[in-house]
Amino acid sequence: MNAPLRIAEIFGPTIQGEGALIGEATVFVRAGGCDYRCVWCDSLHAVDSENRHQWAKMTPQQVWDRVHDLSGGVPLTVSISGGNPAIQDFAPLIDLGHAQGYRFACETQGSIAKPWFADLDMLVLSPKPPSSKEFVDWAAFDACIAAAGAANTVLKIVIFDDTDYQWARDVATRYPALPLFIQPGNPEVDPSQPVDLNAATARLEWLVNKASTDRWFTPRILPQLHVLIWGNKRGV
Ligand SMILES: C[S@@+](CC[C@H](N)C(=O)[O-])C[C@H]1O[C@@H](n2cnc3c(N)ncnc32)[C@H](O)[C@@H]1O
Ligand SMILES: Nc1nc2[nH]cc(C(=O)O)c2c(=O)[nH]1
Ligand code: SF4
Ligand SMILES: [Mg+2]
Repeated sequence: MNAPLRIAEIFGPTIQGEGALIGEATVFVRAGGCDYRCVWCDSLHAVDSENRHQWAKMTPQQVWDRVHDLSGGVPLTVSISGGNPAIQDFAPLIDLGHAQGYRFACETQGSIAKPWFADLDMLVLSPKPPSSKEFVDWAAFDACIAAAGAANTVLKIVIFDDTDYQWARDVATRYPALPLFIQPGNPEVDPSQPVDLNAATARLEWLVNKASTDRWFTPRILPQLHVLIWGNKRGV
């Protein structure tokens, strides 16, 4: 209990740029370390262990103090992301924030289930499509859904190509009760390079057209709003 957390960065307030809470004010807590290495990951600074010397070891209280400071003590939704936050124990942080009226959402790929998922206000499960070159362990994924219990659970799938699109359709069929959010993949993830906004918009249009043509009306189709505003800049 209350073991130190490996934290790659804490930043905000900003807006949640993706998925169900898009546009909502949030502070991000980005955990260091991941059991995956998706070829197109936009957060490798929190994944590759060669960066681990840059990850801070912080107690849950220290993380909470920073979140409280950044938000000016005004309750909002804290977004726990990573890396894969499910490697670590975020229960003490969630308890500290809940005691002061904050809410917690967590993004994970669904490879590791944790009891503290049940404490979340929202669990965002983002299973990885074929283009990632990672493979979903569906038993582990189902264990994540079970661990969340009554917590609000949603799916967010990144789509780069036709194969990913068909895969997302299959996943949607498998989990008809879970709200589904899809977003086009961003192949330009170098934080030192600007993002081509016309290309980003074209990828979104491609996805909208594809779903419309197929009469696939199940998912909400969203951009990465933070990428449209700030490109791949870190800490926003
Ligand atoms: C960086 S991940 C961290 C949380 C967790 N490891 C996961 O993958 O869900 C947060 C979200 O960003 C998405 N993502 C990562 N790289 C991306 C890219 N190049 N284009 C679009 N979405 C991306 C992931 O699929 C995930 O939904
Ligand atoms: N603004 C903003 N929204 C995000 N949604 C998911 C993010 C992530 O990297 O997990 C992210 C991020 O890094 N910034
Ligand atoms: S699972 Fe998430 S953090 Fe890990 S490599 Fe894939 S996109 Fe990046
Ligand atoms: Mg991101």
